[in-house]
Amino acid sequence: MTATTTTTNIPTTGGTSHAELAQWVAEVAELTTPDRIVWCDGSRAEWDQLTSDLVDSGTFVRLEQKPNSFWAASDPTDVARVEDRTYICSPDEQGAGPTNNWMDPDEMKGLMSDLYRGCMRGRTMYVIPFVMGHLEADIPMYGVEITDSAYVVVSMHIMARVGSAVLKQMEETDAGYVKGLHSVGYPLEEGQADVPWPCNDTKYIVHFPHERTIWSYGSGYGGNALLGKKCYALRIASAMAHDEGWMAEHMLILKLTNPEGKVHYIAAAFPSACGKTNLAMIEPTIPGWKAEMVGDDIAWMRFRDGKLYAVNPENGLFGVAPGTGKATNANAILAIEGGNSIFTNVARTPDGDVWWEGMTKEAPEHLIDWHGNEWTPADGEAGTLSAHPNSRFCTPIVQTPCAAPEFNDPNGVPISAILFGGRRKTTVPLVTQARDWDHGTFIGSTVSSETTAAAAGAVGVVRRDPMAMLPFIGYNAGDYLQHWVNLGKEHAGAMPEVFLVNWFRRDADGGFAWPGFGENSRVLKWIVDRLEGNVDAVETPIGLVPAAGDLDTDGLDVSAEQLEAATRFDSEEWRAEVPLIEEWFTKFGDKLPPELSAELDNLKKALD
Ligand SMILES: Nc1nc2c(ncn2[C@@H]2O[C@H](COP(=O)(O)OP(=O)(O)OP(=O)(O)O)[C@@H](O)[C@H]2O)c(=O)[nH]1
Ligand SMILES: O=C([O-])CC(=O)C(=O)O
Ligand SMILES: [Mn+2]
Repeated sequence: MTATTTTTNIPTTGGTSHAELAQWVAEVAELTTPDRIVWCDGSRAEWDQLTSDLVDSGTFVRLEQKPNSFWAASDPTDVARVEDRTYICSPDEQGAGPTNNWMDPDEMKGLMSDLYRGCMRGRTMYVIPFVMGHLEADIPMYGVEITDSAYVVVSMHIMARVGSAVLKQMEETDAGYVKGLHSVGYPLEEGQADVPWPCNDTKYIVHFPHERTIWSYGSGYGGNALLGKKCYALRIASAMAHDEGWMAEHMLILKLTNPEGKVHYIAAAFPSACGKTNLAMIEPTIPGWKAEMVGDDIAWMRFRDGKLYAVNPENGLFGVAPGTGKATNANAILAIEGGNSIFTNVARTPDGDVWWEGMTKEAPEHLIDWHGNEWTPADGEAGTLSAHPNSRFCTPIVQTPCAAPEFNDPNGVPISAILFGGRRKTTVPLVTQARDWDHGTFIGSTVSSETTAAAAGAVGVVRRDPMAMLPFIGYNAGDYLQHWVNLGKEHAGAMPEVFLVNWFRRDADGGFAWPGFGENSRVLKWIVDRLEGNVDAVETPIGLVPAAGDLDTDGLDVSAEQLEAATRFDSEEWRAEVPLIEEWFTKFGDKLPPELSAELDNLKKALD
């Protein structure tokens, strides 16, 4: 055990010689009054202890059919990120901008301190030292999460690099770190029994970007509670990146090798539940192409040697379960077969395995649904889902057969293309290339998508989601867009080519016009051909599209009508889109980068 300078009387396992950290932990303990404090070491013994505790307490069910794997069901009200409860508490309101909730930081701290006071009574307070990205990075990005949830601790074991090695290096360098405080907000009175999924109807997911601090209360769900992920690696990191001249983006990172052996690294930003994990794990259907995953959700990108290098700050996958099957994402299925996983809000089979809609064509005869009820295919036909639409698997990236070795490289990979995309039934063609960086930034700034179950609220409503970052920009979104424009000026030669894709356009019958998944490799091939200068493209008012015959459709089982529906540029649809973009841009007031209003003018002129 390390020497501790913690000055609390609360029984404590572990400690630190990092004086400032010890001080913060003591302050939090004094406020939240847990029964005991545990400094997490990230070891297998810790995982074994906590997972077996979670089985005993009824939070976890051990899965007989998958090694070292567990099933959990959340409270039915705690299944997704809560955007209306998410705040950016910058010193003044302008700092949060037009897209974030804001409250004065002192007022918020007062309000939340009242909620935190005594909130860990009857519970263990865990202290999790972690690093986003690699411990060997030039600038290791440390964090410490304090939480009263063992579910969070074991999930963090998978999602980030955690434990003693991180703490030791923090102590040796007296490192600064992002402070994350999390409580489920469910204190236990003497003798009160716990519930399987403690949480609170009152929820706050709060960021103080100027202090690099996160306060989360009332939810146990991943995006609200695993503070290294969306809260740190996107909201806090985007604010850091703005100040320091780099980019923290909601992007997968894909390594593509063409039949000639030439490698390209591609980053892609799609809103939540719009296909990042699936594209990151794609199995190309076209011969000779190889795809490997570097990251499936977040990219941290910095400039070096005239190039833009991307690192995946995460160590695990927190993937949407429904729709994940051997036919759509075999790599994800193989990854979870390896065990060491946590499944939340999926269905269980009576023999101790998991199932969800889309895993197999036929549903099993009997299931226990995510509510714990008996479920048969007849229930499915009657419209009752066995798994929640935002149910998730949490699995170590190293188990992914398609993980690229570069995943472990703290220097990252040089990005040659950035893709934007979303779910649009209409308007947005299969693939378009931006004319240049400003046009690419314009395309990113106007990304639109139908909302999904990944966030609480209505599903299927079209909303603008700039760079797929709407819920994740940790500062003024106008300044964020200007940051993109400015980087293009400062690093002109380093900027990737930008493309817009849409796998979700519908045909006349209402079905998906494009088969998607592995077939998306055909679009990737055109993109690489453009990067390599192998093919020309056709100019349209919205950018460059493939010339007839340049999209490889060999062996593709799609009718000419469907292909046309998927790829068509429709000027009528785009004329209808312009007022929506104009309305969106008014939100930014005088923070709208002039380069983007110029791009909008170009689009309008070109459509006339
Ligand atoms: N039709 C169609 N559906 C897709 C495609 N790619 C992914 N999906 C489905 O879209 C849903 C979400 O896909 P994911 O890859 O998990 O999305 P994500 O962007 O990683 O989502 P988050 O993890 O929430 O950020 C799943 O149900 C997929 O099966 C595609 O090319 N076509
Ligand atoms: O953050 C989460 O909980 C899951 C996720 O990837 C998203 O919603 O984008
Ligand atoms: Mn994902």
